[in-house]
Amino acid sequence: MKVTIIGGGGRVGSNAAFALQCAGIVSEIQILDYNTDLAEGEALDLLHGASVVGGQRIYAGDYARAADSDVFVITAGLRRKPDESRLDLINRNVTLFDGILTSIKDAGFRSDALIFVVSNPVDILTQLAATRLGLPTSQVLGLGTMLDTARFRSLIAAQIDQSPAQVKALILGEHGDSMVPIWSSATCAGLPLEKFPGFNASLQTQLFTRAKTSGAEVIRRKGGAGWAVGLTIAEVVHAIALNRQELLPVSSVQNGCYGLRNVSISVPTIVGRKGVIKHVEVPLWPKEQQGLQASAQALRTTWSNLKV
Ligand SMILES: NC(=O)C1=CN([C@@H]2O[C@H](COP(=O)(O)OP(=O)(O)OC[C@H]3O[C@@H](n4cnc5c(N)ncnc54)[C@H](O)[C@@H]3O)[C@@H](O)[C@H]2O)C=CC1
Ligand SMILES: CC(=O)C(=O)O
Repeated sequence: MKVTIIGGGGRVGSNAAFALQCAGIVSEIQILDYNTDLAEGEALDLLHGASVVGGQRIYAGDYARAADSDVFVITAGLRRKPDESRLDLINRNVTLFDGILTSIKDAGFRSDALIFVVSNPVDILTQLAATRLGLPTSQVLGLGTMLDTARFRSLIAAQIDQSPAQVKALILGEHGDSMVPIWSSATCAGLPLEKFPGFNASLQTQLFTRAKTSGAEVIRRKGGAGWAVGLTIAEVVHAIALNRQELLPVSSVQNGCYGLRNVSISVPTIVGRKGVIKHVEVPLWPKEQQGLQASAQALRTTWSNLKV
């Protein structure tokens, strides 16, 4: 499996490359960046570790060399300022992102290649990629609420003093202000979280708020997310590489799940070698359903205002 990371010289891209390297599952990692010196530097630094872990081919490349990639991970883009919403970023990132899609198109890509969008606003840019590249929507996916879900799980686990690996709870909807916590199916070691002592509505609100504002907190404290987002990117790439058919909250253009259509948003999605295998509509509480619809509406409004 050959993975090209566009924007791989930046924090998110290089952290994703490191997570992929440590796992040793994909065989080839190409770092592509507008800043070619940075790409060369990151690729060289990673390559130096290849005799210790992973053992993959790692190099800095270009679009021509990327044409036979199995997965294009796009992390290139501008970062959100602490007081800026992810949707505010759109005006600054769309032109840049469009240029990248044109470069991928011009250089050519395999008909079964997958496009995996991380750059923000991720749901909008995922829809843009699906529109521009003319690929089946199953081949275009975005990181969506993967990172929010990871944050949510680890914060819940810390609160109840359990291993983060035991906590299963999802955030769905937009990777942004309208994201929706799914408490109806949240568990720890298979037990319903809402039955845990002290796990009341006020604690739930507190935990969700902390998860939702974590991105801004990380930006304020260290400039931007890196390690956790790198790991969640690797989780999706590994689900693809190993055809795991894993249920993940990635973003993709919807075709009817929860009544949603023509909007890229996170719902429970089975991910495998062909990308989006299927969307899974598990019953939600009415307020979760309403939250998901409102989130989709917020994204539709942004999409319809976009000059594409
Ligand atoms: N979906 C998610 O959960 C998350 C998304 N992000 C998003 O990821 C993106 C990248 O964030 P960071 O890595 O922190 O930023 P960064 O500034 O560290 O890296 C961005 C990289 O993109 C490169 N780049 C810019 N224009 C390019 C182009 N046209 N072609 C190729 N490379 C280009 C830059 O040279 C730079 O190396 C941002 O849009 C950020 O908002 C960040 C964290 C989480
Ligand atoms: C930057 C961003 O989207 C996050 O850290 O959640």
